[in-house]
Amino acid sequence: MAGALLDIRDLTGNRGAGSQGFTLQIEALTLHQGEAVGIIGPSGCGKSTLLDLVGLVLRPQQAGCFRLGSHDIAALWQQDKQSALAAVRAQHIGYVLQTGGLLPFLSVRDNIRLSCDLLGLPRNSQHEQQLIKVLGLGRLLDNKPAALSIGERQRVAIARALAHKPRLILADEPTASLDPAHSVRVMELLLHIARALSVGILVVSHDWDLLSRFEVRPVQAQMAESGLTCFSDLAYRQGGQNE
Ligand SMILES: Nc1ncnc2c1ncn2[C@@H]1O[C@H](COP(=O)(O)OP(=O)(O)OP(=O)(O)O)[C@@H](O)[C@H]1O
Repeated sequence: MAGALLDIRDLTGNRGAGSQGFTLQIEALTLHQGEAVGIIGPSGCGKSTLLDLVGLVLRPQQAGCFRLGSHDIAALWQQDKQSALAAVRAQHIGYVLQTGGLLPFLSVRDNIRLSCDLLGLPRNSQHEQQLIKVLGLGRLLDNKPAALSIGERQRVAIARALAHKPRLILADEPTASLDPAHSVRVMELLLHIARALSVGILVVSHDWDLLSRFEVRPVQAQMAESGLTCFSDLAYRQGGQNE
């Protein structure tokens, strides 16, 4: 699809093998810059597997189309170009995990700078300072994660995910460990900053009540009796709203 940040069609991925195996199909998934899509479905339906496929962690079994910006991801997997895939992952994707995923031995400041340091990007940029300000992290910069509340850790995780200016954020149940009031605040900050920076965001959540408070397009799991899960926003695309 012209101008899409992420364009996936007819992609399948497997987890495990044989009768214990799980197959996920993404019939269609499109995301534009600054757009938020919510991946919705019950426990075990394959939401994290979908993020692993989109995050270039899990090799697709097959892909009719898989593009991220100007990168033909389907071709990179087909040609087994692991270092090119790793470079796309490091540069263009940021992650926010359920429990923060911060490194316990690094300060908040160094956790935020992790991706930039790995990519050789400058420290203390205006962008970094802006994230620290918007997320209210100024007084916490010298602390280690263990000295933070869970909500503070999630705000640091958001800053870390966005610090290297990725084009795509993958957020896996980013508010699952927070109480309802903090969940709303953290989700609001995450979606607001992503939109302001024109970053596309895929948010996995079992909590549609929370996501539906925001401008998030839902993509729902369709589970077949065979055990196959399908995700598709084809109806949305056929409606022409994305053209
Ligand atoms: N490493 C693995 N090997 C084999 N099967 C796996 C593996 N990881 C997950 N699965 C299976 O794949 C299916 C999808 O799991 P996944 O974690 O993607 O679901 P989910 O929707 O994110 O679940 P939850 O909401 O509970 O986190 C499940 O049936 C799970 O048992």
